[in-house]
Amino acid sequence: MTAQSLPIAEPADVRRAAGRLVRADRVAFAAVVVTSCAAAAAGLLAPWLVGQIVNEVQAGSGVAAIDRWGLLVVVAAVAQFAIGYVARYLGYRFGERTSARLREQLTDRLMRLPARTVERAGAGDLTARATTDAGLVAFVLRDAAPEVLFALIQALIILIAVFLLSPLLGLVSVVALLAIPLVLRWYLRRARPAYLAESAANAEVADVLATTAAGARTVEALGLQQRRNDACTDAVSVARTAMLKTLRLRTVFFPTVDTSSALAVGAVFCVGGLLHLDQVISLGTVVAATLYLRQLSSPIDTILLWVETLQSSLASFARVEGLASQTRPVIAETATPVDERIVVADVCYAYDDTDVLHGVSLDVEPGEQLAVVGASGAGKTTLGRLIAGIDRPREGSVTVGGAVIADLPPERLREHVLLVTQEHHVFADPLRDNLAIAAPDASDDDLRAALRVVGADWVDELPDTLDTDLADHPLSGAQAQHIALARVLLANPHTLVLDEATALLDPNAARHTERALAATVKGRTVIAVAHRLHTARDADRIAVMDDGRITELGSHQELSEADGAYAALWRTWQGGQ
Ligand SMILES: Nc1ncnc2c1ncn2[C@@H]1O[C@H](COP(=O)(O)OP(=O)(O)OP(=O)(O)O)[C@@H](O)[C@H]1O
Repeated sequence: MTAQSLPIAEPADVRRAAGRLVRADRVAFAAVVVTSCAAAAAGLLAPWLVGQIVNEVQAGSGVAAIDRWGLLVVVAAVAQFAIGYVARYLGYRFGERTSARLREQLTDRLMRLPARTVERAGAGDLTARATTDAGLVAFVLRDAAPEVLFALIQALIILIAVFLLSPLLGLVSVVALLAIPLVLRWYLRRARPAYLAESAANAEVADVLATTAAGARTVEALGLQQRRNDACTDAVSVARTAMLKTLRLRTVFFPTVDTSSALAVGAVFCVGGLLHLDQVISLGTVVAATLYLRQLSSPIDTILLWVETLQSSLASFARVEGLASQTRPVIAETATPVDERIVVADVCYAYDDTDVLHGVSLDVEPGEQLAVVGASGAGKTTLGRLIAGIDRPREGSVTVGGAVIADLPPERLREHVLLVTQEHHVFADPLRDNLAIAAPDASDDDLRAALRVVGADWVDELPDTLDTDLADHPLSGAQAQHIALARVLLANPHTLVLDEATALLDPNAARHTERALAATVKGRTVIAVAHRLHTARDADRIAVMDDGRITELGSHQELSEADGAYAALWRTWQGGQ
């Protein structure tokens, strides 16, 4: 089965998620905005003061007056530096906290992903979202977002200041700068695919060269020089075309931005000059407005520096947020099971769009041993997963003692129902930790007792027994199975769902493990997906499944006498034996 991609959040969801992140730390964010505005406003003082100096000189004022203005320029510069420092500090702190919050949210979501979603997505996509994507978003929140926010506020305040000095000069600046957003849009649309193509083409060149060098003797022996030369020439030619494309993008984008900025300064200077000649504005105002426009290049450069990273981090954020739609809801209040009776009522379940279980109903009494048999694909495993609370039915309900199994929080679920399959993960941690995940409060004596019951004698031979780090002592399949069964004993659930618990082991290990399994299931309700019918024969009741339905239910004796599907299966199996 191929992995199915996890969803990617829509732009509106991304905006809402960003809004939630900001609101979660709204006081800090407000402080960043206020201090950034103050820093930008302080930055406006120096050009305005220089304008005043020009006016004073024009009015023929003395050196003392000009010195006073000069001193104020120094004070304004120091104030701008100090407030700017505080604004950036608060911005970085806000970014750091927000990225930490995002990672916590991600971990919580990953933990709440239904097992089915994880299986379908495959490890690659999930890992990429949890590492590369989350890392890029965190980096941008910490390093780029505060800078860009600061730069945006600075640019906005500078433009407002020009408008306040002279609305006409403000209008001239906006018109002259209009080319920047237009060329930015043009560039962003083309830059990503072009740079990706360039990287891919460079990788191909490296690959062709490395393969040729590594296979040099074969190339020589078979006289493949011309063919390899052609392959290298082709790869280089593709890389050259890709590089020329990105070069063209840069040669349009950066000069347009520079020209636009210079044009704005020039236009304000010329129009301001004309207005001054007409005595509409003072020379100081023209100087201040021109200096403001010169200042604008700094925030514009900052924004342009980060804009591509911001764009790709938005794509990453959409991938991280895509997980939100897949997580199980947190159920605030769940009913407490009143007993251990399992009731499957009219259950339908679909993996994709088509139901694979059609109205299955089943009651399992506490302490009962039930075997589920049927042809491959009949729905046995699916039913087992629903009873173990791993998946939820599309319709109908699966309850233990009246409580919906899939709603029980994990620590309570494992006290009631536990699924045992052939897949059991042993963590590269000490043996003690590997066992304690099933019962965090268990004492060493409890752990040793559980190991004894499942017959894990090999533990005594480990160098540090319970403290042995399993990263240094990889376990065999049968040993891993012992750990899995010991965990079951420690979790001590009332009901066990066994699915192919010993199917993958070699016959010797399987016999040994079956003994361990028998010790583990003793005294519990057992629902066993039975692949070998001799296990079914010993069960109290047998449910026969066919095409997503339970078609027969009764003891081995009753079903054999009924001479239906089970009797036929039994005869076939016995014949096989
Ligand atoms: N992950 C999945 N995605 C899509 N369809 C699935 C998936 N798992 C099972 N199915 C389909 O659901 C149906 C029931 O499968 P299920 O594994 O429950 O049957 P089974 O009786 O346990 O079979 P087996 O004995 O071969 O394990 C089958 O048609 C199967 O193809």
